[in-house]
Formats: sequence, C-alpha cells, structure tokens
Amino acid sequence: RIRHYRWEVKYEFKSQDCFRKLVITINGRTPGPSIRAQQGDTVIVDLKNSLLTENVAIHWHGIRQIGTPWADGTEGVTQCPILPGDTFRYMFVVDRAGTYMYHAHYGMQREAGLYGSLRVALPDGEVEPFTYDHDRSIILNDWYHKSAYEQAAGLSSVPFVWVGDPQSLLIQGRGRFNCSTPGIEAGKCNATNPECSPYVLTVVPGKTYRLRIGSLTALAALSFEIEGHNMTVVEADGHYVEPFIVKNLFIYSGETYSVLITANQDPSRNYWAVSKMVSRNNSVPTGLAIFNYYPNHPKRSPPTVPPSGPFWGAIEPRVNQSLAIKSHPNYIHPVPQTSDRVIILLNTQNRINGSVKWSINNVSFSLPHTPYLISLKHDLLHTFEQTPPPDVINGYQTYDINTVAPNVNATSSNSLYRLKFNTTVDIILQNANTLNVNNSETHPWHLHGHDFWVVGYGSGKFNVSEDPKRYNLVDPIMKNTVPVHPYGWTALRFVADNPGVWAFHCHIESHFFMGMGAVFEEGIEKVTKLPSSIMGCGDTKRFIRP
Ligand SMILES: O=C1O[C@H]([C@@H](O)CO)C(O)=C1O
Repeated sequence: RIRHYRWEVKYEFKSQDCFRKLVITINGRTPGPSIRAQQGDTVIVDLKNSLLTENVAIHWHGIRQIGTPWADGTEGVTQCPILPGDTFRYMFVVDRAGTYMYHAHYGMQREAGLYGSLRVALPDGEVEPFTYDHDRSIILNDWYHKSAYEQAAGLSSVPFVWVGDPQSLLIQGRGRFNCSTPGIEAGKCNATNPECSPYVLTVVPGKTYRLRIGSLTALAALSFEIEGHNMTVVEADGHYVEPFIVKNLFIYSGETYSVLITANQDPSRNYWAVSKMVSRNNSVPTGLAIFNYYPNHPKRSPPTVPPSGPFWGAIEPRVNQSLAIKSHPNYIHPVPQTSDRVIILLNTQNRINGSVKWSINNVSFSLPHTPYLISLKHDLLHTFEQTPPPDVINGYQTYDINTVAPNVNATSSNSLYRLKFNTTVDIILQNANTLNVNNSETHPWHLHGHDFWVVGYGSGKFNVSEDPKRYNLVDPIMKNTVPVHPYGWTALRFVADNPGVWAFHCHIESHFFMGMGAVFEEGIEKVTKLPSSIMGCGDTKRFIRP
C-alpha cells in the first residue's frame, strides 16, 4: 500500500514552552504529523519548502532505505538540500514494523522543531510478543530560545560560544518555561497560553498501554518516568527486547523505546509524567505531562510534587540499563561470530584554529559541498579528501583517556570510510576526557542505513585482545542509536550489506555540527540510477541539463 503525505514546511511563531519564538512547522504543527504505515508499505512524502530563505532536508530515522539510499534525507551525504519554493518527493519502503522518527538533517534545523514520529505496524495476521489495550506515541525533546542560527554561529566562532543548557524540556511538543525569569521581554512569554499547557495522556483504569517513547533532544540525555507506575520495556529502535521492568527509563537522543504501562494505581487522581535531564550537571526544570485517569478532569494537577528523578551524575544506573537491553529470545537476529574489520573510533574534544571541535581519531568531520552519494556514483572524487580516516588512531595503545590530551589539536576533513560490500565490521566507540579536567560526556551515536548489534560495553580503555572475548554474541539487541558512556567504550557490529553512503554521528545536534561524525560507503557500484531530484548543488549541477 502507498501512504501519501503532502507536507508544507515553514516558519511560524509558537509558544511551545510559553516563550514565543520562531519554530519550523509541518502543516502548521510541531511535532509534525505522525506517519502511520504498515510493514511493506511505500511512504511518499511530498515536501514543499516554504521556509522562504532557507534550505531543508528530512531524515527518516531508523528506516534503512534498502534500495533507496537517495531517500535518507541527509544533506551533504545522500542529497542536495531542498531549495526554498521547491517540492521534493521522498519515497521509500518501511520494511520493518517498529517505532521510528523523522527530523530535519540540515544544519541545526532539528532543534527548531522540525520532527515527528513514524510508526510502522506489523503485517496483517502477525502479533507482537506482548499484549496491550492501546498504543500511544510521544516524543521527548529539549528546547532552546535562541535560534539555530545563533547557536551555529556561536559554535563556529572564535572565541567559541557554547549553546549552553536548554531552557526547557518538551513532552510531545509542550514544556514550561518560567515566564517570571528576569530579563524576559514583555509580551514574549505567557504562562496561560494554551500552546504550552501540559500534554495529557488519558488512560482508562485497569487498561495496559503501549507507550512508544522517542527522544530527539538537541543535547539532553533524559530520564523519563510516570509517577507511581512501573514500565516494562519491550521494544528498542524497532526490535523486541527481552522484557525488563524499570521505574525510570533513560533515553538518549535518537533512541526509541516501547514500554507497557498498566493503569493500576488509585484511579481517583492524575499522576505526573516527568522527563529529567541527566548526565550533565544542569538546572533545567523537569518536563511535565499529565497521566490522566479517566474520568478525572484532564487538566487537574496531580495532588503530589512531581518526582525529582535520579541524580544527574549517577552513571551506574545508566550503564546498567544499557546492559539490560537484550534481544527478545524469540526474535534473535543471529550475529556473525567474527568480523572482517575492526574500526576503533576515539571520541575527543579538540581545538582547531582556536575553536572547539569534536574529532574521531583526530579527524573533525566536515560535510562536502557535493553529496557523497552523487560524487561516488558519478566519479566526482575531487569533491572530497581521498585519504581515508584511520581505523585506529596512531598511539591508541598509549593514549590516556582519563586526562586532557597533552596535544589537543586535530585536523578537519571530509574524508570517508569505504567498507567492502557484505563484510562484517566492528566499531568500537571509545570515550575519553574532554578539554576540561575530570570530564567525559555521554554521546548517543546513530548509524544511518543499518541496525547494528550492540555486542559490548565497558568502562575505561578498550582492550583489543581481551574485551572481544566478553562480547555478547548470543542475544545482543539490534539498534540504530547507542550511547557511549563517560570514560567507557561501546562495541557494535554490522554487516555492510546496504548499498549506499551512510552517516554515523553523535546525535547531539551541536556535537555533529562540531565534527563528531563519520561516513561509511559500501556497495556504491550496486546503487541504481540516482534520481535527478537529489542534485543541484556543488558539482552535481553538471548533471542538470537545460
Ligand atoms: O561540546 C561541548 O562544548 C562545551 C564545553 O566543553 C566547552 O565550552 C560542552 O559542554 C560540550 O559538550
């Protein structure tokens, strides 16, 4: 079946957290319309760019784009940006049921509000390995009052201006900013604006809800909980997990989970649903929604103080949750027991020409002006640097991940990794100290075009000969986004079997902007004729005939 959507993207003034600012909407909304499809459907989105003075591109997060690598929506990698006034057609097959998302993948537009959810149902006659009465989706986000431009300009200037903490946390597009904060321009903030009234999730006592939770934060790692209710985690990034129960769910930008919640508490009142920023010391107020027991009034505030959530700095519970996520025993995708290539990606914060950057193996990633997919398919190899980045950094064995590096300089490059088609690749994400003493951050890494097996996590420095012996090669979960915890490492395995060019990057918007990413090419010779609609920038203009 075909699911056809017509979207118009434009700037509008909105008050998501009571503070009025310019946001990017789809058909007047942020989050944008939810895409609902069934496994095997073809999704068509005709996207009209009405931003007037700004390009756009949308990425279908978690959709592997098998056979349609040009529809991945990653500006600079798989397509040229969509110009103002143009309408671009995204067309792709959703080949696997699960919980996915979409969002802008151009500059820092995602944090301007261009995102939404994409839910793929099972084919007729198939059932999930769990039961529930109702199915709901929410997206968690953080929210900044400064424009994406101001932030991007700050991040690329000397002296460097960091984006700082978000002003609020949104649950399904609604947050609360304290309008009495000193310095707020008169008329900019209105605490009674219905646009910022809390999101309400209404439940019927006794019923069980599948809540699909996604995070598209620009920066924040989150803990999500519903006061007084446990949650059973049953799905992660489109894969069934061996169910486990949590009181609070840690969720990183780019991840999705399904949890089951039974409305089994005192039905005479409402409860708070809370998102809290963790992993960085912060004073961002928690995001609040109302878990409304029918027939109580949906706007009635719960009689209790919202739960304050876990301590921001506790790493252990977050690592423990990562370790708890395993494949559901009846849905194991067997993982290859050996790999053909091991790439160790050392994550470092660096300084280049006086500005702060992030690098992988000392290479701070920058996008070329001509998208790789087109360059590689049409032999425009002069459009990016041909020396590939290293599989392991020189001196990795002796690199001290626990201190600020003695030499913090890195180089900037738009080179990419070329993978042999159908080979099995291990990626070790190795975390390290930042430019600040005693500091290492959490980075959620997202791979386009694939799911990978998460074969291991560890603390400290990855040991090339010993740690692989402890990999989970029995029932590892498959995901498309995974955290690397402070001072730790995360090991992934995937098969390079999807012809195309795929971004792999930290899903923190400013970190990718600062160079925290890489690109993989595989099977470019198997990619069929590229649609001319993705062309029009850089050296691709030569393919457009009058
Ligand atoms: O990339 C980052 O830069 C700042 C800080 O390290 C430098 O100001 C920060 O907290 C980041 O995550």
